[in-house]
Amino acid sequence: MELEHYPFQINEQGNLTVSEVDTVSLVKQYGTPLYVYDVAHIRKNCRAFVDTFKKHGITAQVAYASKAFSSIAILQVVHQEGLAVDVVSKGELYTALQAGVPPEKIHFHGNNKSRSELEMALKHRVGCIVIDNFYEISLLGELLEVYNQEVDVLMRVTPGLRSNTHEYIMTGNEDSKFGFNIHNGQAEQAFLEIRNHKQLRLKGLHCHIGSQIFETEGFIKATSMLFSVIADWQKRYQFTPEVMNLGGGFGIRYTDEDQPLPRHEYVEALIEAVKHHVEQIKIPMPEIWIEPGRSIVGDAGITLYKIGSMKDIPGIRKYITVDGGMTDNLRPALYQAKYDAIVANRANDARTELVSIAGKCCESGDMLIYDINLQKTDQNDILAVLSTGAYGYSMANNYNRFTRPAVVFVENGQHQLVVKRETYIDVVQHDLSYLK
Ligand SMILES: Cc1ncc(COP(=O)(O)O)c(C=O)c1O
Ligand SMILES: N[C@@H](CCCC[NH3+])C(=O)O
Repeated sequence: MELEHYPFQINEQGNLTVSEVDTVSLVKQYGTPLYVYDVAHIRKNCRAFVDTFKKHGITAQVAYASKAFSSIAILQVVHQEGLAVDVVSKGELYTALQAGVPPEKIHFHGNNKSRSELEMALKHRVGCIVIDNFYEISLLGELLEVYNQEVDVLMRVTPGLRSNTHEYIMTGNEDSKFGFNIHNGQAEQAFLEIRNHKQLRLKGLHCHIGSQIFETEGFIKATSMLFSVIADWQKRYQFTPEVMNLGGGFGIRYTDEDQPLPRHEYVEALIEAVKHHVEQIKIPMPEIWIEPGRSIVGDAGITLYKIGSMKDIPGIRKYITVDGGMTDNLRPALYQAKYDAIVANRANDARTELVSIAGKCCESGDMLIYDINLQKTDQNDILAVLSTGAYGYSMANNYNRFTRPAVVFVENGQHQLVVKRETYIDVVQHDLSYLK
């Protein structure tokens, strides 16, 4: 594993550091498991997207997909960097509002938005609602009449292509629960229904093909499929999109097998694709919106664990167990996701042992990493798993009644707790007695 690809260094004591802060001292202060983020790196990731649009003179909105990691502090950081925020639930919307994100910079997503979610979105006058299905058109239409309000909407369409990623995180394929299919007439039917409702201001189309994608080809193909529909609707219904939201999904490095493109290359490919089609059908350039989540926070975060029990089964495998697992990182169990790791307090040692990293849940599938060459370790060493900044904390859970970890931000050599570790009082807070 080449540390140069990550925003982390090693100090004179041989300990892993984040923005010059020793991870071993962070563990002493905050305990384990612990998520640690390099905030300067998050800002750099935000700027890579924002600045590329600026450089090419494109009016754009980069909306952070807050499902990747939603907390007040992270939303404040991305807002400071000029990003909008995409939310998919009342909880994510509430967090964004609490963080001080202006409602007009919030986009509301979701494939089954409830009446009360839509009511909350309208009450706070979010900037845009991304309509996903027919039920939502009628529900939202009805609410707009009740509240005598109008709202900007995008229509989510599925281009029917299989992106090159894990089945579970593919979203633009024909057999998808998300969006309106552009091939079977449903997208056109939805388009007409939305256009017929005076209080729904249709700004354009939305498409998200999937997550952790390493090439630009899928995005280019999806864009051209969207424009074939637009060309048709332009001719027949004089529809000109003001906005094209081309989603997120830009891949990041988890292990050396992953070779992500620099962020600006994804943006440039999208700009080029949109420009090409716009010139062909002779319409004004729309705003381009994107929704990166993982590529904003993923490689800026690590998880620190304490190493505990070890089990060597000769000829089979050596298990090294950490004090966390699928409760703080569900991705290996859910998607067979691969990660890299380093022994944070022996970071300069050679990697001489082939081991597998187990979590401590009562579940055989609770394995964080299979077959990694690691520094020789001992009990109470600290293991840092890299690139856990996206969909780690946000998918953390209380299985086996483990408490969710704390989150620390580090910037300019300073560290700050931004999410407190859960307590056992938190864990039982909704339980009620049943004593007979
Ligand atoms: C609609 C939508 N937008 C944006 C994202 C963010 O994706 P990623 O975190 O891969 O950038 C997702 C998640 O896949 C999504 O479903
Ligand atoms: N949670 C997924 C990505 C899905 C994103 C939402 N559509 C992951 O960890 O990779």
